[in-house]
Amino acid sequence: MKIIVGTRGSNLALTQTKWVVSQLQNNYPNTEFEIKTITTTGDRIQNVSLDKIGEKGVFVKEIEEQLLSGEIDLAVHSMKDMPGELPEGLMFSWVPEREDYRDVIVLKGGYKSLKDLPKGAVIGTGSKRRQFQLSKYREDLKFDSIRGNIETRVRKIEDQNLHGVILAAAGLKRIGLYEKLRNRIEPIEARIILPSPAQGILAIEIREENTQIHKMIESINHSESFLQATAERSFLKGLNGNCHIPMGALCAIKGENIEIEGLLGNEDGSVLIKRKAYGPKEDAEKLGWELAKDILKEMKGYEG
Ligand SMILES: NCc1[nH]cc(CCC(=O)O)c1CC(=O)O
Repeated sequence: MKIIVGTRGSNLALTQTKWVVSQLQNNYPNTEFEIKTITTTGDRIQNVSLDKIGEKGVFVKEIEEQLLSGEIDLAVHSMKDMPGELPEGLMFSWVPEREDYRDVIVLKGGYKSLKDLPKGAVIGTGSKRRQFQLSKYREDLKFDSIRGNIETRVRKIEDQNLHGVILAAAGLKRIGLYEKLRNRIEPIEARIILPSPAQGILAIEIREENTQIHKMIESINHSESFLQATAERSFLKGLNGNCHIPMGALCAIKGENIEIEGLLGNEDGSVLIKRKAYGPKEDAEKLGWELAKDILKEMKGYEG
């Protein structure tokens, strides 16, 4: 049997996919795996702002078509980039261990920390979730929207004369840039910037009927990460979230219980609501969903 694994062609996507395949290969030494690179619409139109392209789906559509047609058997994605609903016939399989969930600032050479940046410092990030939360922490900061893969964004510190850029720790760690830039990187704790739902978690997408692959992937499941993915994705689905509304979520496991924190902002960042829910692990899905509904209700109150 040969298993074809689909992925985008970016350094991060390929690195993630190779990591998943090597884990599966360890557990199934007699199975042959092949990695197939797929170019998506999102990859093709690098210079157009994501807001103009529209949905989150532009980085996954072509990959999902090949899953549905049987050209590939599984696909590896960053779960935080995945829309709330998957196409009919597809599902997420089990979840490998989460990487660091935090955002970090990569500082321009010579600067020591976010706290010590000069007044009015310019930070590269197009994410409203990151911008609005950072503005709460430091009102004077200015923002410059940047796009491109991780390597490009880091280069833009010099090219666009920024004081720093905000990126996910997970991506930097996975491609080995975190180590290289260690003395210019400062992690930002979740109490300052709540991460995106499922940040640092990989999604392994398969066809619903493919129980054999699902069983194989169970061998690399990490139960805490699976639980966090369940709760945080459920929060995202409860908000009916797309990438235009600022939102975040983080689930912490406390013995037999979980604590999930969720964040929702309005379009211009004048309202930013952050709330927590606590309850037994078995209720992860319900807790994430109901937290989203509570926050939405509160947001309606502001909108009048
Ligand atoms: N939206 C881009 C993206 N999608 C996944 C990651 C890496 C982190 C992860 O796996 O959650 C990144 C880069 C970033 O946000 O800095």
